Amino acid sequence: MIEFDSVTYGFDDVPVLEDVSLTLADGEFVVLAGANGSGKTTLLRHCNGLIEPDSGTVLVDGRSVAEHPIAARSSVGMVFQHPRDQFVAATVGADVAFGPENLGLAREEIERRVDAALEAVNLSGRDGERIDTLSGGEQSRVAIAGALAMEPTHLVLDEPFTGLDDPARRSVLERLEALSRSGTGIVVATHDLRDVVGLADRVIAMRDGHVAVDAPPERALEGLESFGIRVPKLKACDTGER
Ligand SMILES: Nc1ncnc2c1ncn2[C@@H]1O[C@H](COP(=O)(O)OP(=O)(O)OP(=O)(O)O)[C@@H](O)[C@H]1O
Repeated sequence: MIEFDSVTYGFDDVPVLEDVSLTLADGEFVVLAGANGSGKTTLLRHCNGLIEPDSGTVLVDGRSVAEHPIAARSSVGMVFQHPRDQFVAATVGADVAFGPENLGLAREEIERRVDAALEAVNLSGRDGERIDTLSGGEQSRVAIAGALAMEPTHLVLDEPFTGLDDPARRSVLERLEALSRSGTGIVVATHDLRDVVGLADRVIAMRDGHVAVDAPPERALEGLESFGIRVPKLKACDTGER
């Protein structure tokens, strides 16, 4: 569980988040919507201690992120907007192994995690390939595998579809749906709700550093266009229970 309690944060005294309180439950699929600049990235960076609140607290599984950043980073896997900036190794296997290696795990356990993470993103057996030879969608899936190798309870993705063509977008969506079904909590920050909203249990919309909407998709979508969020028409099958 990720809990934000009265989180306030500013850059150079310019307020970016103001008194944000939210609880993200285990296993929930949350779409965090909002126009560019509304504070989504800043909020998410609090989940693993990349940013600390000016006031308020962030807890992961009941423990303060500020006091236990390593535990938070193990529980909350983050995939940033441009996966290319996130890679630390030249090959798929070496990159996915990096996080577990830093935890000081035994070699067999690292290999088990790498295999499981690559399987979860449909890249089994691609360990030896150079990341710079992969397509944009494959690179996104490698970044997701890197986060999954930490065996997080939550996977947080910031604008994961930016720059992806339709097939790549679909393949990332399929992987997110499968992970969600297997119990991983998913948080997707986006200013474009196409496709992904159909997977969501809950839509949270930010406006000017506040939570403006927090509701199931079918209720949340009304009125979001006025916040600068591209709102799709929900198909009947998108609103059913999963
Ligand atoms: N490092 C920084 N220094 C100063 N201001 C910043 C910094 N990072 C973000 N901001 C400002 O904080 C506000 C919120 O930015 P944030 O990136 O959290 O929004 P966002 O909703 O994720 O939008 P985007 O999708 O464009 O990243 C914006 O006004 C932005 O200009």
